[in-house]
Amino acid sequence: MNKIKTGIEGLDEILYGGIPEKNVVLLSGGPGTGKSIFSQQFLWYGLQNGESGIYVALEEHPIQVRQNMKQFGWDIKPFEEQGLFAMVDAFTAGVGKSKEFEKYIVMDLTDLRDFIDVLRQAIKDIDAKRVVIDSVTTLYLNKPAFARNIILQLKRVLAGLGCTSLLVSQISVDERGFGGPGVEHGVDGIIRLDLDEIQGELKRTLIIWKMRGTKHSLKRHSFEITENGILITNGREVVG
Ligand SMILES: Nc1ncnc2c1ncn2[C@@H]1O[C@H](COP(=O)(O)OP(=O)(O)OP(=O)(O)O)[C@@H](O)[C@H]1O
Repeated sequence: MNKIKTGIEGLDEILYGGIPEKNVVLLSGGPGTGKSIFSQQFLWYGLQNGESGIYVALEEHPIQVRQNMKQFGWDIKPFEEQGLFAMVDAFTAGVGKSKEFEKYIVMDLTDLRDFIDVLRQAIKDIDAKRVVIDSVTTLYLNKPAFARNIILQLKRVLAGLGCTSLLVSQISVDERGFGGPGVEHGVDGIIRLDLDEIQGELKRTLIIWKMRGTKHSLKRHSFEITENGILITNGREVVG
C-alpha cells in the first residue's frame, strides 16, 4: 500500500508512514482547532515533493486563503502559475473581481453537479494528487439528509481520479461526533482536532479515529501551531 506523507511533523510516524493513497479522510474539529492550517500544510508538503494539489475554498475568499498560507511561508502563487496548484473558488460565486482572477469558479453551490464538474476539471488539468475541500460541511449544511450521498459522490470522483483527499468537517465546540453518521461511515479515515481549556489554558490535541488500509496510533496526541505550521509534540505518549 502506497502511503502519502502529510508532512506534518510527528503525524506520519503515528500513521505508520502516512495516509494510504486514494483515501478520503475527514478532518473534523470545532472552530479554531487548526483544520485549515493542517490541510494547507498537507498540500504544501505535496508541492515540495512534486505532487500537485487543489484547495477548494468554500468558507473563505481565495485571496484570503493565499494570504493565510503565505503567512506560514507557503506561497502557492508560483505553483499556480506553473499549473501544479489550483484553487477552486466555491466562495464568491463569481461575484466581484473573482471572474478576472480565478480559473475555477463554482457558480451555484446548490448544484452538486456543477461543483463536481469544476472540481473534476481542475483535477484533470493539473493531474492533482492531493485535494482539500474546506469545508465539506458547507455542501450539506441545509440538507443534512443528503450528507452521506454527497460524501459518496465526492469519494467516487476523488478516489477514481487517484487523489488522496482531506474533507474538512466543521463541528460545534461540544459535539462528540465528527459531522454526522452518514459522513463518518462513508469516509476512509477520520482525524479529529480538539481544543480544550485545561486550567485556564487552551490545549490542542488530535486523535486518529479511523484510517482504512493502515495501522495507526490509537492515542490522543498533543500538537502546537507554530510559525512553521502544525507540529505533534508527543508522538508516543498519551495525553493525561
Ligand atoms: N502563525 C500562527 N501561529 C500560531 N498559531 C496560529 C497562527 N496562525 C493561526 N494560528 C492559530 O490557528 C487558529 C486557526 O486555525 P484554522 O484556521 O486552521 O482553524 P479551523 O479549524 O480551520 O477553524 P474554523 O473552523 O473556525 O475555520 C487560530 O485561531 C490560531 O489559534
